[in-house]
Amino acid sequence: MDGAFIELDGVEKVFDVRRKTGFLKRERRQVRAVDSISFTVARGEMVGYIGPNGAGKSTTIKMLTGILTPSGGRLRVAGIDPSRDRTRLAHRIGVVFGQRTTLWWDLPLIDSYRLAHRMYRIPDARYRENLHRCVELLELTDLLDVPVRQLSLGQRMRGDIAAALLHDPEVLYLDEPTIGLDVISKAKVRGFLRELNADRGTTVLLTTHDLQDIEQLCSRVMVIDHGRLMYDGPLTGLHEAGESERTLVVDLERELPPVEVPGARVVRVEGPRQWLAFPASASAAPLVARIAAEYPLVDLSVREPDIEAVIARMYADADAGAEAGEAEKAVS
Ligand SMILES: Nc1ncnc2c1ncn2[C@@H]1O[C@H](COP(=O)(O)OP(=O)(O)OP(=O)(O)O)[C@@H](O)[C@H]1O
Repeated sequence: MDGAFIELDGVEKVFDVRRKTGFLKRERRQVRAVDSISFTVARGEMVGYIGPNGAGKSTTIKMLTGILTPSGGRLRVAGIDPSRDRTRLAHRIGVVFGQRTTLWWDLPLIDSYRLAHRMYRIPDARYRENLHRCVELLELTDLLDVPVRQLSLGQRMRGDIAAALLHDPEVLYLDEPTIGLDVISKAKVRGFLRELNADRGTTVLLTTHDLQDIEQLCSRVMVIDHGRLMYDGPLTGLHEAGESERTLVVDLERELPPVEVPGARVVRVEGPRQWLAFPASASAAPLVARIAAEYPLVDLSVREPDIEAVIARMYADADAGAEAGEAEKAVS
């Protein structure tokens, strides 16, 4: 396909798991971590890859890097079969795992970059240019001489992202890049990724549990569960498919009976604080205006639905649909 940079066609990964069930007794079981997944990502796209724990996201990313070999199907990244040509592919991809660092723990940050320079045989001029750009945009100037173990989580994450980009990869896989970061660090990381994608056309595949990462960065999202692709489309479509809800948390001056406003319902009350659920596709502004006009409002915040909740609702709807279908069949 023209422009397809990442291509998966019926890709599978089955793990053989042996479990000790008694003295000399072992049970063999197969885990289908990725179950016939097909999709393509065009050059320059920024796509979210989400799903509950154990859905098969990391396994997919490991196959895309060539660390794991698929059990079946066809997979290509930049025309390369990752598991056959892992070294050649390594020069064209960058990987960041939020929960692990590729940086040298006891050495100053800059030493990890010097090592990457040599390991990837990056031409000197290109290394200097990329390092300069990353250091500037990711605000690393004052951190270069600090041992990695002394960096905060947010600083380390920015350090890791820079390390993944020194060799100018055409595609960047990010696994939970904002996990555990505070609001400001999250904003910095997201801002940088947005610029990277816009300025350099880097293709980005992003795994996250934070729907705001997707909302702010990706025009397309893929949902995987039990190894299968459940949804592929815009985030708004996902909200509609799951009919998800956002929550307005209001702090009133005093304890009051549940707030009554059209378009929202109170789902929890704790003293002067109340939680109101409203459709994710609706704007919070008219609700806020109405509550502010009619109630003694002190403070408020809006909470996004989490990915698990959106997906759970998607299933509930799919199950209800299937049951309705069964019922129809039984009647006819
Ligand atoms: N090396 C392995 N051996 C056996 N089973 C594995 C192995 N790696 C992953 N699995 C299993 O495959 C399934 C998918 O795991 P995977 O790590 O890809 O999920 P994930 O979507 O990345 O989850 P998380 O969000 O928790 O990181 C799980 O059931 C997991 O236990």
